[in-house]
Parts: sequence; structure tokens; C-alpha cells
Amino acid sequence: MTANETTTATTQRPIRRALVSVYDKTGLEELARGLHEAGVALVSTGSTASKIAAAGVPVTKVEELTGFPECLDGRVKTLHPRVHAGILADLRLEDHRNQLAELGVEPFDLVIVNLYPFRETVASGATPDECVEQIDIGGPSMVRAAAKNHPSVAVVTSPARYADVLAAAQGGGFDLAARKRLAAEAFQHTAAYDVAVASWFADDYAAADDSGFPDFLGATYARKNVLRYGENPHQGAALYVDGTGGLAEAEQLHGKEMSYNNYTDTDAARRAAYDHADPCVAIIKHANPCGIATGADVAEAHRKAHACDPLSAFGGVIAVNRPVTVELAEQVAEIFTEVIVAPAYEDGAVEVLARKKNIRVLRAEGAPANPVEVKPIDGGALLQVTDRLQAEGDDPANWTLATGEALSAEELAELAFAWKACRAVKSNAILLAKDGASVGVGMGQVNRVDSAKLAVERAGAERAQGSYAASDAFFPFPDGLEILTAAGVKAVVQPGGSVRDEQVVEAAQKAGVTMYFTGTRHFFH
Ligand SMILES: NC(=O)c1ncn([C@@H]2O[C@H](COP(=O)(O)O)[C@@H](O)[C@H]2O)c1NC=O
Repeated sequence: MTANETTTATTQRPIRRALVSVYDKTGLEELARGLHEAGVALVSTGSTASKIAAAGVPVTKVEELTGFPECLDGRVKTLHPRVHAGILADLRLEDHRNQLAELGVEPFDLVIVNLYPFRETVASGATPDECVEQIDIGGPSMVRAAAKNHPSVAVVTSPARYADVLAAAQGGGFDLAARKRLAAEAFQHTAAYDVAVASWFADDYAAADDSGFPDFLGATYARKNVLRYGENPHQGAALYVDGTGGLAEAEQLHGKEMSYNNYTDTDAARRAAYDHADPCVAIIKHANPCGIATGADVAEAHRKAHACDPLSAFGGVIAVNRPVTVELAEQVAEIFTEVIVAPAYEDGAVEVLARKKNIRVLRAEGAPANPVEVKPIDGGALLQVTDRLQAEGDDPANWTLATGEALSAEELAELAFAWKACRAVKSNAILLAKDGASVGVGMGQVNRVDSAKLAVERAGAERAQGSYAASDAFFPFPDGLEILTAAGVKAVVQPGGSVRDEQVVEAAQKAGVTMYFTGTRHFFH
């Protein structure tokens, strides 16, 4: 016997008696049968006991144990000293063992509980009373008690663990290390459950005020992956999921492991691509677009997006708001690409992409859906409603013509594309577009003049001529706008609202350029 095996054997605790009380009855019959065959005596609540008995497995009802009926519509079943003393006795202590003997209480070695479906009940649109009724009280009490007493008791909260339970029951019980891990899982389970309850109270049922922002912000995340490193190799990093799906739970169909920067860029790419109703492709580098375009199909959108800035698109991250076709896959396979993400892939598309060993191919269903964004700051966090082009000023029907000739419907659609695409660019943002595609992007500059210069330079003289320009916030002076008009843009859209709007309008008028005000801005940092 090795030293390790000796430790395991000495900390193992045989399972002789188990308490089972589960809302989710998945796998219950097999579990009960297996435990019985391993010589484990079962004690159980109401319908759990009925189901075990119906499977032909001997079971003692909790009521027989406590001598007290389950009552108040199930609000009181297991909340009894005969149950909790049996879970909480520290069997390492002679005194506890003696007290149990005096009280005539038998200890439990295993507690298997899963809780009332509170979250699911809230999500179903149930009434407040129905939601309150689904707050489990007895279940978490047993789980927490057993987890606290892990030196003596093993606790299981998920049917996914039943196979381990049966193996342990047949093999001499869980050792201490396993019981500690089970206890850790159990506390995570009850913590997440309580956060869901507390959040519902704070956000919905008993909001402190009508600000729309709860006075308590709770969130629980489960680690999905440890990443190779963070933004830089000297930074450790890991991916956590909140259970709502989205990019964090995307299915990887091919390629190297996702990195921290891959995730942040892919998030930005999806945000950009799903802003458009038509088939759209966004190509992102360092969280900024080097091309966004719509097209009759995704292959056309990709050709147009790539043409915006082929130099920068090298090593980019591509998001598509429709299924990837074989035609698109053939195009992407020609270009060094870090990641492609889409809601689906047509037959054969993944195989084409997989010709490149390293490209990460992800499937993430649906548009990004987080209703709020939380940004950590030193000592706290900022929370804001997610910007999803939901403002009045995002609809061209609500724009004000500040100067120049009104655009035709087709031209207005071009300017509206520029406005939406500009939203995906880090501030200060200027974006020039033509034929439903970005042609020049000026991003992340600390003054709007440099952003305008960058956009014009990237577009080049020919593409800038007759293009449609968008600015994510107002021009504080005419200088930024003048760079665009000098490059020959056809029309400009911007929020307006500067104290010098008059001068800016005058400059556009002088250049003969149409300018619309949206009254809405889209800073993005
Ligand atoms: N009140 C209690 O004493 C109590 N004890 C256990 N429960 C829950 O009752 C459920 C199982 O009940 P049943 O076996 O009747 O289906 C489990 O989800 C368990 O967490 C209780 N219910 C709610 O608090």
C-alpha cells in the first residue's frame, strides 16, 4: 500500500444510511436500487419516498423518523432535530456519538438533496406568491448542514454525481478529499440559489426604489476553463460562465484553444455583426472593426468587409450573423484568421475551414443578449443598460436634417448603415461607408480630428469621395468635419448638441454636404 492509498483508506467513511429528498427525480430509481444493493438504508421525504417505494426499494419515510407529519403544504418536512442531529453530529467526537446514542438518533453518512426550482419558476412568469412558494427552506438547511459536517457526511446536490455515489457506496465510501469537494459543490449550489432569491427580491419583488437598479447586485459564475494566460503571458486567466449561454458557452467545432484576447475580440465582433438585420460580417482586431459590411449573402458581406482594410484583417476575428456558407468558408480559408463565430455552419463549411489547422471555429446561437453591462472599477463596479441601438435617434425617421439636401431613401439607408457600424468602433469614432460597407475607420483617438484623419487616410482618396460618414459623438469644432468634407464625403450623420453646432453646420453648408443630427450618441470604450 502506498502512502496515498493509506491516507485514502483511513479517511474513507462507509455509507450505511442515506437521506434522500429531491425535487428533480432524474435517475432516482437507479440510485435508490444501487444504494439498497450496496446495503445502504434509505430515509426519504414525501414524493421522493413514494417513488423509491414504487421502484420496490425499502425506504423509511421522514415522518416515521420524526414522529411528526409533513405539514403546511410541505413547508415543514425535514426541519426536525431527529433529521438535523443525524446530519450534524461530528462523529470524530466521542461526546457527539454519546449524545446521539442518548437521544436515540442515528447518524446519516450521505445526504442527497436537490432544491425547488426557484429560478425556473420566476422565468416561467409565475405569480409572486408562486415564486415565493418555490423558495426551498428545508433543502438548503440539510445541504448546508451536511456540507459543514463533511468530516462525517457526504453531500450530493446533482443527479450528475449519482454514478460517483454508487461507486463510493460499493467501494467503502468517499474519502475525506472527495467529501470536501462535494461540500464545496454543495455550498456553491446553495450560494447560487440564495443569490437568485436575493436578486429577485432586490430587483423585482421588493425593490428598494424605482431607479430600475437593484440595491443588491448578485452574480454567480462557474469556472469553465483555465486559459493559457490573460491579456499578456504574465497574467493568469480563466473563463467563467453564468449559465445564460452566449459566447462563454459557445461550441468550439475546430481549432486551437481559445485565448483571453480571442474571447474579448469575438465578443466585440458579435456585438458589431448583430447590430445589422441584413446578412453581416464584422472583422475585429484589438476590439475594433477593420471591416463591417452587409450583403445579399454572407459571402458577399465578407468580401466587402475584408476589402475595407485587408492589411489589418490579417489575423482578425470574424463574426457572422447568419449561418456560414461553403462559399464564405472558402474565402475565409484563404486568409489567416484567428476565430470565426456564427450561429450555424452549412454542411461542408466547417470541413473547408478546418483545412487551416489553427483557426478556431465557434458556434454561438443567437444575438448577444446581456441586458446590462457591469464594469469593475477599483473598489466597486459600474452597471449600465446595454447599448443596443435602442435609442430614438437610431431610427433615421427621427433624424433632423441640419443642412443640405434631404437624402433619397437609398442614400439614407447608406448613412444609416454608417451610423450603426460606427457604434462598433471605440471612441472617438469616425466611420466612412459606401455600398453597405465600411471603407475607412478612425478609432480610439483622443480627439475627433485625428479620428477623422485616420478614417480618411484608411479609406484613401477614391473611396472617401462620395462616401457616407458617421461620428459617434458631436463635433466640438468644425475642424473634424472639415477633414471629412475636404475628402469629399457625400453626407454626414452625427448626434449634434455641441455649443458650436452652428459653426459646424455652417462648415457643412459651405462644403455643400448634407448633415443629419440624430440627437443620440454612441460612445464605446
Ligand atoms: N420544508 C422542508 O422541511 C423541506 N425538506 C425538504 N424539502 C424539499 O422538498 C423536496 C423533496 O420533496 P418531495 O420528496 O416531497 O418531492 C426537495 O427539493 C427538498 O429540498 C423541503 N421543502 C421546502 O422547504
